[in-house]
Amino acid sequence: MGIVEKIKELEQEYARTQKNKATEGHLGIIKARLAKLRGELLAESSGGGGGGEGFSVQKSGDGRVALIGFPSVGKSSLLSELTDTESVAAGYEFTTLTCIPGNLVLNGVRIQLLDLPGIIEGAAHGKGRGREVIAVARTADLVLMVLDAGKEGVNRHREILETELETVGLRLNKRPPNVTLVKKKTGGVKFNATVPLTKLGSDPHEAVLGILREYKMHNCELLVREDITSDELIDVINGNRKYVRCLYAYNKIDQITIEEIDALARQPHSVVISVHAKLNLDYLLQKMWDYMGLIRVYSKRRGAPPDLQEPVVLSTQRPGGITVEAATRHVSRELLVIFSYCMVWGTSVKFSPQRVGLQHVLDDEDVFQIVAKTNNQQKLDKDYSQRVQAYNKMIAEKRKTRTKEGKKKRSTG
Ligand SMILES: Nc1nc2c(ncn2[C@@H]2O[C@H](COP(=O)(O)OP(=O)(O)OP(=O)(O)O)[C@@H](O)[C@H]2O)c(=O)[nH]1
Ligand SMILES: [K+]
Ligand SMILES: [Mg+2]
Repeated sequence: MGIVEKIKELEQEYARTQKNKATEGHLGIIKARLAKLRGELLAESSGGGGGGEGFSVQKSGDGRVALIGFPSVGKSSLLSELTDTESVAAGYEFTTLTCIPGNLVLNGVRIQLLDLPGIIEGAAHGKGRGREVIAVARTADLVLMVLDAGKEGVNRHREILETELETVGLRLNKRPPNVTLVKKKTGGVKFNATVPLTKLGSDPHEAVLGILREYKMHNCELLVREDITSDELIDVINGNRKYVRCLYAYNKIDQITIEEIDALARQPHSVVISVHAKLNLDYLLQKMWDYMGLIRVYSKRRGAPPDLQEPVVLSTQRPGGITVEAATRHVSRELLVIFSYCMVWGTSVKFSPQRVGLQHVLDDEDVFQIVAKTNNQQKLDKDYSQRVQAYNKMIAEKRKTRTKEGKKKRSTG
């Protein structure tokens, strides 16, 4: 039996099974099997390249927004309206066949907007250029889902698109579950939960063990700190989920009634716009900024004013977040080793300036000045050179395991 048939069979079994507390555990295992097979299917259809970008578009600027939607909803029209690029728009479907980048400046930060071909139901399984489009979405700080407000069943469209993105491991407007999973070589399964698990059926413990067995995780430590579902546990085990912010832009509101506009505007994470009538575009830009989770911080040297032209842009969603450590790393990685403390001016501190450490969380428009250890201090610091060596070794190790894991993922899917 091929993967597709196996998936069909499991989906049927899932549909047949009654959904109640007693079957939760069994359903969890079906879902785990489905997730595994879908992963294999995707690895297969990606032609060995494995989760690459699909369309090769040079990254530019400090933030990236991907325009995703059905054909002819107005993605290209929107790109041409908001950026310095003209992307061909027309009344027929699949006008755009590749990825077209455009630039705009938002609150002083250069943002790259990507116009993409329209996607349809089944995109995740390789229909049209769906897989490539979705691969680009994975690289974005924000997915801007464009919908045609004038189309009947527009919210059905929204659901279809959400499902397509979910199928390939994107998680929209969700946070990673508060769960730690560490794989071990021996020792069996150690499973602890700090809260009651109410969504895993009548025997949560057995449900969790069943899913772990399904993934052949016979030796691991699992610590669950929130009331998770089996889907969320599967996400943690899979590990390659991408949590991305998503904003829904209902375009063409020039074609519908005020009442209809009002209903759409009340949907969660939504903005109603019209590119043709230039309605609400400023509000859309403001929302995009909020959703991207970017902050600008300005570095300054001792005795000099801050460089307000070149913000260091950090993101709450990227690894490292918006800490002093992330800002320091951005300026130069070597600085981390000789970092003594940081002076911060702005809203993240009680007094300006205030001395803070690497873990301090910055705010938008803060100014920071990194104070390095003086040469004398460095010399006094007996194990300084050892620390540099240890640090470099750690980075090298991390790189090695990362490429190894990357290779493993690519080969196993
Ligand atoms: N009424 C109305 N029509 C619009 C609006 N924005 C775009 N259109 C029209 O919708 C049609 C499709 O626009 P495109 O920008 O090509 O749509 P697309 O999503 O890029 O389409 P594909 O590239 O084919 O996926 C064109 O005829 C546009 O003129 C709008 O705000 N109101
Ligand atoms: K079109
Ligand atoms: Mg287009």
